[in-house]
Amino acid sequence: MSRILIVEDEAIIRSALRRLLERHDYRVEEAGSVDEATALDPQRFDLVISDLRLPGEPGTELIHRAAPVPVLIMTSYASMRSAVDALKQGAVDYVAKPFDHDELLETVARVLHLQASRRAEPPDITEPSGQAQPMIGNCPAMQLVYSRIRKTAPADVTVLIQGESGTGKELVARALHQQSKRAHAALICVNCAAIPETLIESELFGHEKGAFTGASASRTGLVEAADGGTLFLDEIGELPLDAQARLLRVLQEGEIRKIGSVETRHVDVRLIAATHRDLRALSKTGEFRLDLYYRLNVMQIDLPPLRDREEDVLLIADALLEKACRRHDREGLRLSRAARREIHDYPWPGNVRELENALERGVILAEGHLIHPDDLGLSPPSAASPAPRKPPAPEPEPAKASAGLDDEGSGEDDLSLEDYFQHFVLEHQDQMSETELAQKLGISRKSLWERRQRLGIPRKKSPRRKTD
Ligand SMILES: Nc1ncnc2c1ncn2[C@@H]1O[C@H](COP(=O)(O)OP(=O)(O)OP(=O)(O)O)[C@@H](O)[C@H]1O
Repeated sequence: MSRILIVEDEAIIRSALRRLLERHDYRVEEAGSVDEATALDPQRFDLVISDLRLPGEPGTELIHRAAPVPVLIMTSYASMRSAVDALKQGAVDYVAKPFDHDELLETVARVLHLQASRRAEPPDITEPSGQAQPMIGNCPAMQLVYSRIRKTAPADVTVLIQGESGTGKELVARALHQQSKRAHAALICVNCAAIPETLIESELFGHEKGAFTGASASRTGLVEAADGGTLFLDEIGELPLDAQARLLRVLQEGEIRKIGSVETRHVDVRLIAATHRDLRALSKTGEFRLDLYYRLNVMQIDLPPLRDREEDVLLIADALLEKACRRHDREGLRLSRAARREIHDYPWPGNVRELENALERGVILAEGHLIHPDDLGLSPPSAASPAPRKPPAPEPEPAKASAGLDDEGSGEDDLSLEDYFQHFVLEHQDQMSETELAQKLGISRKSLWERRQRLGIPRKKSPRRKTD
């Protein structure tokens, strides 16, 4: 479902436009000015429709703030002049107010279609093994990630990558390095959470002989090893405060001082940091230096959790399955229909890494030429759904999409999963709302509704059930 941001200061026009778009299945948010629109992060949307004349800055100001998201300008002055000016500044098109509903809907559909055909290409990443592979996924949130990588990589600035564990933060760091002018030099990856606190400073910054008990020889640190190249600090939220102070010096002065040394040395390192934690919140409790947070956060790339990339899950699963099959010499193995459905509906709290592990298990355990749900060994959905999915994205048409659910497969597995579903719904539907049921099952409300129809358990009207 495409997301549209309406920026219009007249509440009546704004809500009329919202109702019109929502009736045509668009997801809509509203703002009354450029400032309000900026606070909503216009790059999260697929399209911005903005009035030209707004209190404060004009709507055309959003053209570069929302880029690469297209901005459609509305103007009450159907004069060619303001419209042409907006187009010159990069607006994708304009509509004159009062607008004809059909005309507006047609323009919106055309712009969104054009945008979809100009998708950002996923970057190719060379793995440490030397093999090149693209990042997998085409959903709008990943499109934004790809376009951020493309724009940020050559800029030689510090980048902060945020996302849950296993979402692909290291992959993004590799892409940034490989598309930068430092690509010929080293990329040094360090997981700050994996190094004991007592060793991390000497690992990163090096030490002189005799600097502490056990320092029998002088040693070069990893920051210095990245000189001329890129240093990727994963889980930077785990870095102790002393090490944070030293790192800040590297960023501010471009200088490094080994532990136990009085001399400094100039280093030229691009820093890419990643975290699954909220560094700003950590800075409020004194666990992370606010000045370091500001230094790191020049550019930010946010990776969505896998449960919010519903339309990409099976695409990623197919690519990872092919790799796992090659690794284990089991080419030609496929997922059963029930296994595809389970992969699609599971909430993946451990994200792509968990999916990769489940497929590896499946490849090892599968006995025939199909991988069944039991081979994947996923926890029951109710135990594994830490967070609800976002409102549902359109699900693939079962029989049409190549990455869809209705691949050939065994009916037996289907039955047991559907039995489980039926049982769960019948047992809990009197106490739970539809939203709660869907969350517990780790599926979208739309999936829940579709399965109710398919299995013939329509929603009962019960006076005891909470309304959604
Ligand atoms: N979009 C993607 N396409 C293909 N493979 C992916 C994608 N995202 C992640 N992966 C794979 O998933 C695994 C986990 O990714 P990665 O290590 O980059 O995650 P991470 O966010 O850095 O995790 P952590 O924070 O736990 O270190 C890797 O094997 C990576 O190759």
